[in-house]
Amino acid sequence: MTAPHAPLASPAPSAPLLSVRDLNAYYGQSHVLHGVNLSVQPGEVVSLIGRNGAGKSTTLKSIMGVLRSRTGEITFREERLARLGSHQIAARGVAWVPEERAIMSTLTVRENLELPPARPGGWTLERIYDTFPVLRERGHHPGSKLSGGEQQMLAIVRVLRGAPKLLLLDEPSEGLAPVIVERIAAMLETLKREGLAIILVEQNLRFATRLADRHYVLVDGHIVDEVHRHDVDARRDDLTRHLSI
Ligand SMILES: Nc1ncnc2c1ncn2[C@@H]1O[C@H](COP(=O)(O)OP(=O)(O)OP(=O)(O)O)[C@@H](O)[C@H]1O
Repeated sequence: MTAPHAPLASPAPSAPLLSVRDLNAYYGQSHVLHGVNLSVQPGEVVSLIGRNGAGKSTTLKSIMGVLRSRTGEITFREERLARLGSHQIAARGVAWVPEERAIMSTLTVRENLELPPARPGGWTLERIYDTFPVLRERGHHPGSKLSGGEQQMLAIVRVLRGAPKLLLLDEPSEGLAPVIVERIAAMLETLKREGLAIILVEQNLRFATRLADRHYVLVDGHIVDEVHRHDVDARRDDLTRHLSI
């Protein structure tokens, strides 16, 4: 008689790269996020969808530690972020591109690119210029003289110099011409293929559904729905209903 086989251990589910549990956030007396739960797996692209004022930017600011008036548990690579300042969170591998793009308007494109600390594995200037040749052409122009699309490209690639593991992108397609949106989407697809995890705040559903593996729907500071990529076609009306159009 043969010995019974030991039960096969099922593979441990991979720990999320980012886990947000019961996040509440406040601006003074104003309670804006109400028990937000979300997670991002390594290499996953997740979108946050919701109307203006729903709390999407506030969620990103809370993760980044820019908004400190928050409770709940945020862990990144199994480390709790609550006590860390935003530059410490950035040093752990989280990069944030805010809606207002936060490039230095008085510095040139080149100076903007050279300002953030470059880390091993981060984008080199050569890669940046090969991806967006217009940034090479505009190298000596001040940030203030760039078009909206050029500013958005610059804002994204400058944080890639630091080799982040998680990118927080706030409405990257907002106000941009379709041809520029296409270029940015193609670049983000490349980043995704290379394994970068992204939280994408978007009102442009086409853009979001092209890139994201999962969508969280935020209404008045509550996550009310979660839609997986393969359910998007069936649930498109539900998603559209929650956008400010
Ligand atoms: N600095 C602030 N002080 C006070 N209230 C704020 C501040 N920033 C945002 N709020 C409020 O918090 C709520 C959530 O704003 P948030 O910017 O997170 O929304 P959003 O979903 O990102 O929408 P939008 O695309 O309009 O930025 C809104 O009611 C907004 O008015």
